[in-house]
Amino acid sequence: MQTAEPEPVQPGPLIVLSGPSGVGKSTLVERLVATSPWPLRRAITATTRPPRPGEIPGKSYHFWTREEFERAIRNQHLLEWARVFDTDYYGTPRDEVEPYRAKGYGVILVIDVQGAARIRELVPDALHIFLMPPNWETLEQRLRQRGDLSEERLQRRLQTAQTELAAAPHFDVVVINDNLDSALQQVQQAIAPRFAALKSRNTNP
Ligand SMILES: Nc1ncnc2c1ncn2[C@@H]1O[C@H](COP(=O)(O)OP(=O)(O)OP(=O)(O)O)[C@@H](O)[C@H]1O
Ligand SMILES: Nc1nc2c(ncn2[C@@H]2O[C@H](COP(=O)(O)O)[C@@H](O)[C@H]2O)c(=O)[nH]1
Repeated sequence: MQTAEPEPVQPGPLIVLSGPSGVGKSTLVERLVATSPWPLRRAITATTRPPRPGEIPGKSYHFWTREEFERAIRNQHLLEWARVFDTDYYGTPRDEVEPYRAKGYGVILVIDVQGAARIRELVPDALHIFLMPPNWETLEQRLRQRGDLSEERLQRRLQTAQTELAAAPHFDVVVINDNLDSALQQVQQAIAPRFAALKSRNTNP
């Protein structure tokens, strides 16, 4: 007796969320994943910077030494990586993305604009969302209120933010994070079609 071959699962969508430091990417993605009606996972990325108070290794980031990070680059374990703010390395381990997409999960990357540009080259059908502050003063205020940066590091991030904001036109969708609920709703609307397309590809005979 012949048995039907199981339908191959289509890879889940890859979504990139970028924007200047302090705009609210992590806050929004935490809510997005917690309320998602779709199978959606945030990739835990790796960094050589030290943990901030309250950050949990393996949950907030994989905190690696410089040697560990450089070994991962050499062994091609990273999908993309960048030196952010000229200080530390940040990168996306392949095993945080590929096995989940292969099982049909959507994966969201919260990365800087250099990483987003690299993903644009590597994964042409990824959806790129840029989170924009309502104005400059609010961005600075959010970075300050988080209270985890020295004045020097804060100024470095604001300086980098100037060039990052200029990259917004390269993104598929730009969302202004003034009111968090409204920004969340706009991001949900932007990603919904990617899951609708996936469902019909994975269920149609
Ligand atoms: N819509 C909003 N209204 C008011 N405060 C907000 C809003 N969104 C985020 N915040 C606050 O702004 C601060 C920075 O947010 P968050 O840490 O999520 O930014 P981020 O973009 O992930 O930063 P980084 O890139 O440095 O990791 C936090 O204190 C957060 O609570
Ligand atoms: N290119 C990449 N950028 C990343 C990655 N993980 C995080 N980031 C970005 O770095 C800055 C700083 O983050 P912070 O936690 O030190 O405030 C921020 O814009 C992140 O989105 C990554 O894997 N690759």
